[in-house]
Amino acid sequence: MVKICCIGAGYVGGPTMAIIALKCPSIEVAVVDISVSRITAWNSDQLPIYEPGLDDVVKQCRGKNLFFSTDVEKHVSEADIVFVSVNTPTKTRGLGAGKAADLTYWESAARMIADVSKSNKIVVEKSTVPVKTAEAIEKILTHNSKGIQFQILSNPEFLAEGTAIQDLLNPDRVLIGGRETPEGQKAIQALKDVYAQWVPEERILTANLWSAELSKLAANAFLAQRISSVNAMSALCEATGANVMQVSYAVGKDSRIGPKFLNSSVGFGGSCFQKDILNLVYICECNGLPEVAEYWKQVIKINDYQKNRFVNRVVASMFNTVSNKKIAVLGFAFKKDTGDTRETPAIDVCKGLLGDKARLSIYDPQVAEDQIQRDLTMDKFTWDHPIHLQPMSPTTVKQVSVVWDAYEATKDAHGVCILTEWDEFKTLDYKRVYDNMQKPAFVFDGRNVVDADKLREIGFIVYSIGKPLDPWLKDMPAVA
Ligand SMILES: NC(=O)c1ccc[n+]([C@@H]2O[C@H](COP(=O)([O-])OP(=O)(O)OC[C@H]3O[C@@H](n4cnc5c(N)ncnc54)[C@H](O)[C@@H]3O)[C@@H](O)[C@H]2O)c1
Ligand SMILES: O=c1ccn([C@@H]2O[C@H](COP(=O)(O)OP(=O)(O)O[C@H]3O[C@H](CO)[C@@H](O)[C@H](O)[C@H]3O)[C@@H](O)[C@H]2O)c(=O)[nH]1
Repeated sequence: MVKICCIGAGYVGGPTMAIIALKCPSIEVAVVDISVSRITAWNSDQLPIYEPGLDDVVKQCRGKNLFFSTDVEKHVSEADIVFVSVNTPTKTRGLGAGKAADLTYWESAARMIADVSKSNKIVVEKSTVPVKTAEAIEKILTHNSKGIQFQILSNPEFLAEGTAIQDLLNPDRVLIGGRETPEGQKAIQALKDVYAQWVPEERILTANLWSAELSKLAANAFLAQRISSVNAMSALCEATGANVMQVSYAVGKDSRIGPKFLNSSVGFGGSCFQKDILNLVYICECNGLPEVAEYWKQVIKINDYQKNRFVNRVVASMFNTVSNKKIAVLGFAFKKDTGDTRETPAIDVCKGLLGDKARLSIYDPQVAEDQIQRDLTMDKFTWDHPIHLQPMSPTTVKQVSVVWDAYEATKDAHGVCILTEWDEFKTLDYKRVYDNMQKPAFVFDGRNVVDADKLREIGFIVYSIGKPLDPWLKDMPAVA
């Protein structure tokens, strides 16, 4: 029986291995992690991450051919294929701080693999890593290998949170990069055989190691660039009376452009886009390509601009101050159908409003109070280090309350900011919300989920990203 071990039981390791176990009953899959609490949760009824459909898959396979364990060394030493899906956060200090990927966790995993291995292994990069990481990993493994053969493959993951199970079951493509030697090709074939259990052959792409590593960074940069492009247009739409939804619909109808990923928003979030683009920028700089680096940097700059612009709109509309005003924040996760808050635009918007002394009442159906308080007090980039290394600071932001109901959040509020596109925000009883708010009552829709005309009929003053401005907002320039 082929044995697979995955180091890192996070958003990628957990769901990816669960699907491999589901689709390959003859393979034994062990997911290991140094975080005891994470593994305990994977072995309980309350999984550590919220992902539609994940519970069912885990329940079907756990204890049969899917195991979660903290016994990292045992499972690594027994495995034929070792996936590494540990954190690759942005470096917070030293060379490349604020841009380069911190490979501390990857390196420690690689050294451990070399230490405990007693048989030949295929080591698979599942984490998103800088180009040429495989070379560094190869050096660590071969210098410590005691004669054991390791083949390194790059198999980047393209799943998006909230749709991870569907993405894994029906991927656009699976990409496998390896050495162009007979041994390298044999290793590629071994991994192909795993995916071929459910992924059509033509969607399993093979490449050289460096192309596979770079393709992952490039895909995220292209996706984020589309969002920054449409968000840049949203500012121009507001200035000219155009409607960004009509513009992106018309643009997306061009089959060369396509309709997906053109939704204007308060900004993109999530653990990957910013981190991976910063990493790409750093790699370009290191390779003497400052113009290319500058090009990609703009994607992040526009994203920051979009978040600032939103805060400025809120403050400017409410007579240039939100001091001591209650602002309801609906949605804190970085997108719907996840409880993940890593790099969510809600953090920057909330911090911006708190900077102007607002009182915030936050509601998100999947994010708990301690997570929100931690996010609002944590230093930049600390969030992406393993959970047990993160500060469990008891400090709370006093002006923030977290409630479990949208009506409670909006009661007596002066304004409502919609920051995540949860479906339930489309169908709220906005008449009830309006009746219980201070007047004038404002809605700032950072995700274009509400019907602005209907809300205006109720009496709200409405700001929708990239749409023709409410007469109230027209003479209120939102400049910092
Ligand atoms: N989250 C996504 O949607 C997504 C999608 C594609 C790729 N990625 C990439 O995949 C990688 C993992 O992302 P994630 O979101 O799953 O992160 P995560 O923080 O959810 O999980 C990483 C896990 O690795 C564990 N870990 C760290 N060092 C370890 C070690 N030495 N031994 C054992 N366990 C260790 C941590 O405790 C943590 O539980 C990153 O490189 C990320 O960029 C993420
Ligand atoms: O038209 C759009 C699409 C997305 N977003 C925002 O962009 C962010 C990222 O969304 P999404 O890409 O759907 O989720 P992620 O889980 O971050 O997935 C991205 O990052 C992963 C990690 O690398 C990759 O594997 C995925 O392919 C890539 O889509 C979220 O804040 C979304 O709200 C928009 O603002 N407008």
